[in-house]
Amino acid sequence: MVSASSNISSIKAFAESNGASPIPSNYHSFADINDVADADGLAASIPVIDFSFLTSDDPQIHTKTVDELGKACAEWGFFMLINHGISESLMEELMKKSREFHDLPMEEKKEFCDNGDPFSPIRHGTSFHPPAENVHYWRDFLKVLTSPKFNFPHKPPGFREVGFEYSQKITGVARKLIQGISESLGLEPNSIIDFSGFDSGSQIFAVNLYPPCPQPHLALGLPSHSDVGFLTFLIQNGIGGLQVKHEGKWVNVNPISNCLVVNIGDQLEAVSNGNYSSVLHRAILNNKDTRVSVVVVNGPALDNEIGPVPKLLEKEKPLFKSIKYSDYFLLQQKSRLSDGRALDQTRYSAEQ
Ligand SMILES: O=C(O)CCC(=O)C(=O)O
Ligand SMILES: [Fe+2]
Repeated sequence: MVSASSNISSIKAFAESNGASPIPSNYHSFADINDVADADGLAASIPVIDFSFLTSDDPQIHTKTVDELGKACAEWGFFMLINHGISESLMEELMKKSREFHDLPMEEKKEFCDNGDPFSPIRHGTSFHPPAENVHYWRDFLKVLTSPKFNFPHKPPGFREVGFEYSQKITGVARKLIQGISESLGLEPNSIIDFSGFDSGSQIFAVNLYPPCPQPHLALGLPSHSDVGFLTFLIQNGIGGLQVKHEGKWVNVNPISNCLVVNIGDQLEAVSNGNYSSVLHRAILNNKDTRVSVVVVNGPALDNEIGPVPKLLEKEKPLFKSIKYSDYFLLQQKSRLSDGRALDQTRYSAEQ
């Protein structure tokens, strides 16, 4: 076994120099790897939501789609979004620039190096939550806070512009989906939007790069986790690797071109009072292709106290305590994977 390596600041640079040699032992993720996998068995039954139906002027089509959306949220916490109105050329350009960012020499990316502060506006780093982990993950990331204030790296040329356009378009799609989700819970379309301060809400923009791994079955790109916000939108460069947990099994999410992969995050579970749960997901590796994913997480305003939407509590007992979103964000960033989901720390215990 190759001994542990503690000072890798870019797994891409490490993988390029390591070649086909065995990977360091502190990248071994046996526990997760041995989880039950169903891989492709259920892949075909992943729900598909047509965004153009959700936004249709025909009330019947809209209502039917709201029902489908509610079902996808309740049963999977996850769905594929088609006809979302974001052009294929914008997504392709974003993917190209994202790859170019990671291909910049380390020297050029030094100014963005992760300083460990989750609120720092631009962070380039590696693995998952490095300060809180023993096992490392085969991923490099760029994480940017793109709302309420838009931050973005100024290189490579054109990246910032394409990032801005995409960030705005995703917020528009997220807003409509959250309105539909609100309706599916029997609330007014704007209930979650108004309660959470969505219109001055936060957005995290992440660009993940997973280099080929010579021992893909020993390591993970990302461990099982749920995302922090309301909804996460993912696109990828045609290379699979994302798996979601459904009914206890890991299901492959095979890339479909021009489609947004959407999953529910912790804050939607909190505002919906647990009617919709955030979904566990992870990224697995391969030994041939570099995989790139662009992930955008829209959430509440950082200063808002978030808990179940009050209207829901007319008929239900609250499952979650209210917590300021910025405090929840920090809690989630600092939690160790072995502590379980951060959201469970805000849950009322059975006797309360
Ligand atoms: O790259 C992927 O497939 C998953 C990325 C992800 O889950 C994340 O960035 O939170
Ligand atoms: Fe995620």
